[in-house]
Parts: sequence; C-alpha cells; structure tokens
Amino acid sequence: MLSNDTSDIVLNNVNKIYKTREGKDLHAIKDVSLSVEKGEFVSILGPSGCGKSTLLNILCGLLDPSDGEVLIGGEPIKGPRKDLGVVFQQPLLLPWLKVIDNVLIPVDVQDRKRSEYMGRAMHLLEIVGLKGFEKKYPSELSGGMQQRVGIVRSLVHDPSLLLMDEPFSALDAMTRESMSVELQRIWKETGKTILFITHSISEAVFLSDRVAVMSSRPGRIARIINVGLPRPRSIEIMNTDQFGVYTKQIRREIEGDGQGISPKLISAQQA
Ligand SMILES: Nc1ncnc2c1ncn2[C@@H]1O[C@H](COP(=O)(O)OP(=O)(O)OP(=O)(O)O)[C@@H](O)[C@H]1O
Repeated sequence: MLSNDTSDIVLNNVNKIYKTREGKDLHAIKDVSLSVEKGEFVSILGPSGCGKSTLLNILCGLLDPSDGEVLIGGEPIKGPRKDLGVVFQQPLLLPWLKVIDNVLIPVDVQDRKRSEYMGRAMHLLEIVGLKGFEKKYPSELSGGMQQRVGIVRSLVHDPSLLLMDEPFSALDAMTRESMSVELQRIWKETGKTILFITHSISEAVFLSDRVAVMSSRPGRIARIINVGLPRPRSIEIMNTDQFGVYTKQIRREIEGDGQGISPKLISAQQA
C-alpha cells in the first residue's frame, strides 16, 4: 500500500478506458498508483498523449476512472471539487474584470464573503510581485503577470492542494525560469501540496521533491525519482553536475520508453 495518513492524494491502480467515436476502447491510463504527501511537490512528466490531463481531470472530479481508487485528503472523489486550486496552461482571466476581481472569482463562485478574503488576496498578490496592480485589467499585464494572477486566484480560497497543468508552457524561456523560482517560494510560504504536470525535464527536477515519469499510451508510471537537491534552489543549480545527473536519468527513462520498461519505484540516490 502506497498511502498513509499524511497523504493528500492517493491513486491506487487507476485505469481510464475511453470509448472512441468508432466504438473502440482506448486505454488512456493503466494501473496508475501514486501517493502525494501533505506539503509535497510532485511532478508528472511524460510524452504527449500519455494521459497526464486525463489524470488531472480525474483528480478534479471532472472525469470518472474506469477502475481503481482515488482519494483526496483521505476521501473518495464524488464529483467536481471546489476546494482544490487548479492552474491551467492559459491563465483564463476574464478580460472585463480587474486583477483583484479575477483573483476573487473562487470566493464569489463559492458565495463566500469577499471581506474575509481581501487581505489574503492582497498578500498573495504581493508575494508574486503584483502589489499595485490590483486595479489593472488583464490586457495591461504581460503574459507572465497574467499567469501569476491565475496562480493567486488558485490559492485565494486557501486550498490545501494545488493541481497545475503545464502552467508555464505558454511563457518564454526566461519568464518560465523566474516563474519556477516564484512558484518554489509560494509553495514554501504557503505549505501547499502541489501536483505539477509538465513536459519539461529541467522544470520538473528544479521544482520537485519527486518526479513521476509516465510512459506513452497506455500511460503508466514507469518510474518515480526522488530529487535530493537542497532547497531553496536557485536557477544556478541547473548548471551543477548533480542537477545534470537527475535530468540525464529522467531522459534515459523517457528514451527507454517503448522498450519494455516495467513499473518500478526507485530513489535516484540508490541508482
Ligand atoms: N474524451 C476522450 N475520448 C477518447 N479519447 C480520449 C479522450 N480524451 C483523451 N483521449 C485520448 O487519451 C489519451 C490521453 O490523453 P490526454 O489528453 O490525457 O494526454 P496528455 O498526456 O495530457 O497529452 P498532452 O501532453 O498532449 O496534453 C490520448 O490518446 C487522447 O487521444
């Protein structure tokens, strides 16, 4: 058994089989088991089409698994959950609303009192370097700033768990790096559990406590790698030999995909 009392997410032998329009079965994810501890930062990395978004939609309660057990905070998922923070590839801000009103959308949607969340919203905007931008419209912000507003919005109702689906993929390389540093700081300051989906090996190594590498369809967790790099991590850590050991190990795992890798749990330190 992979889980214990401190697990925020538990997936036990989860399968998803879609029916295609031709009526055929498409096995999108196969026997996925993973547990994410409270306060842990775990990335899921894998080739296009391996089922990353399928997994995320199952965790959000938007999609039912065909088989297997999914627990969030120890509870089975019964439908769409409002108590999670979710960040997508695009910030999806409403252009006619000011930054602060975009940030407070989860509070409004859940009929909570704005006055109780205003201080938290302002504090989070300050953490991500957007103090003074509360009354601006999204069109007055850069892409990176808009994505930071999206991250603040996902945190404003204080979810314990944040699901992030390639949140930096639309950003340029330099903004992407500084957003990773920013996210590490937010994670440390807020103590959230984060499940982060990415295509980028270096992003996954930089940010994560553990990286789950998925194989191509049917998506399985081929390997889970513990990243033992010290924290806090600065961008310079990417130039170190130790960082290179992790990225090479993950690349080897991905390139070895399709050659019969079997699911296994290892620690990079033991490798
Ligand atoms: N509703 C659906 N009906 C049938 N097949 C689907 C459906 N949704 C996804 N699939 C298939 O399931 C597989 C996994 O899709 P998914 O979007 O989860 O992959 P992904 O890893 O997120 O891909 P990417 O990295 O390109 O976003 C793909 O082969 C996709 O075509």
